[in-house]
Amino acid sequence: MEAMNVMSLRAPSSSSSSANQRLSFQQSLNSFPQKPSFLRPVLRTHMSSNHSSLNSSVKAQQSELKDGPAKASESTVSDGDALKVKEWEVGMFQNEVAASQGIRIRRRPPTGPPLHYVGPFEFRLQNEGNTPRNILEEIVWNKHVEVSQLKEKKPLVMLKNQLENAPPTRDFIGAIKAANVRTGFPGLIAEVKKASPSRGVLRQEFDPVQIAKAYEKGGAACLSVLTDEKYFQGSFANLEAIRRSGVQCPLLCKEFVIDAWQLYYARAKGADAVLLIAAVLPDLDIKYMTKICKLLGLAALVEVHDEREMDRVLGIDGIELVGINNRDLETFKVDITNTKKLLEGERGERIRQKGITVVGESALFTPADIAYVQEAGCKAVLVGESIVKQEDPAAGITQLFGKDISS
Ligand SMILES: O=C(O)c1ccccc1NCC(=O)[C@H](O)[C@H](O)COP(=O)(O)O
Repeated sequence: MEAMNVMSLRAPSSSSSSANQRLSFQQSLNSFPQKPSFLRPVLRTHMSSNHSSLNSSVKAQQSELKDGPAKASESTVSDGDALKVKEWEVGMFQNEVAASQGIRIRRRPPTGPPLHYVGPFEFRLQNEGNTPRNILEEIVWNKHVEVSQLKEKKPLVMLKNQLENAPPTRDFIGAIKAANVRTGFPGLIAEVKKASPSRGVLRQEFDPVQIAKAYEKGGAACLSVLTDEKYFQGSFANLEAIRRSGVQCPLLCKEFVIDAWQLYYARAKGADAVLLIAAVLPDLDIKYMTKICKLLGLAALVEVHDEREMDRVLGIDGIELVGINNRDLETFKVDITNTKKLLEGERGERIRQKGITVVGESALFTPADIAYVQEAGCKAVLVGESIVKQEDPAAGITQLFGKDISS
């Protein structure tokens, strides 16, 4: 194993009499399922706001270059940094658990971000362990950094206080079912989406509130609002603006949820439902998060893409809404027969027995597509591109269904 100059952590000084004990960092590393090939860059990255730690690290590293590997107790890491390291360790275990459930998306880069310091210089070293394998993994890794920063600004306790006076959520699943009964078509979840990694910018002139109002006028049961900024040009400001605009349709916060904190955040920003992606979240996370959703009055749309994910989700109690994505989020390939394939035979039977409402998602463009997924068993559809691209999104809905579904 590579020699390290940061080998000991100081325990939080207020916690106990053993507070000032040194914890062997090496020891904790030895318990990792997968040891990082170089740890300093990870520590250094997290220390970027802590100049004194950074300087002592750089000094330690310079002395290492001069005198050989530094001694185990040469420098200490602040309590905040120790916590970051702990979080990072947990992430490594998450990767292992996820892999055992067939999840290919790794929650964190196994060897840390591609940052490497040598002396006072910073390099970016790209290797298999710090380069995302596909776009979904890249989104998840970015989301991890983004959420960590947001959480620092708005800790959970603050969000919980904010929620004490929040208006009640609206019934997302109820709205889908009512639209299904009213129109005879699957209830429409219309997506407010400016851009996507697979399709680029879908609509240049993008006024989220205007689009949301047009969707509602056109007969949408619910709306899905992209909140990811980096990859979809969405925002929580869009979600809040739509919520405040008087639009009555319940709102799905279309995010990449990796941390329960995001559920509280979504609720605080006006969401009535959230997306949980089975390709990203291990079973325990889905169980835990669906429970929190219930506590918060949020509907959870649990999204699957293949048989294995569907079987995992069917093994979890209390799931009421399942989305089948016709888009493979790792390769961008779309195929609407995926919905039918996952609803056939025994699986379809179990879904009906459990009373789960199924949503057909992605790549739906024509009345024939809607009829196809309805025939397969969908009581709802989630549609973005085909309607958001239309100059008048309300007319886009009529075109999609081959009929005016507004009344
Ligand atoms: O659409 C993408 O490029 C994409 C990439 C990575 C993760 C998620 C992605 N899309 C989310 C969706 O699946 C769609 O926004 C949604 O189902 C609507 O699809 P569509 O009607 O085809 O716009």
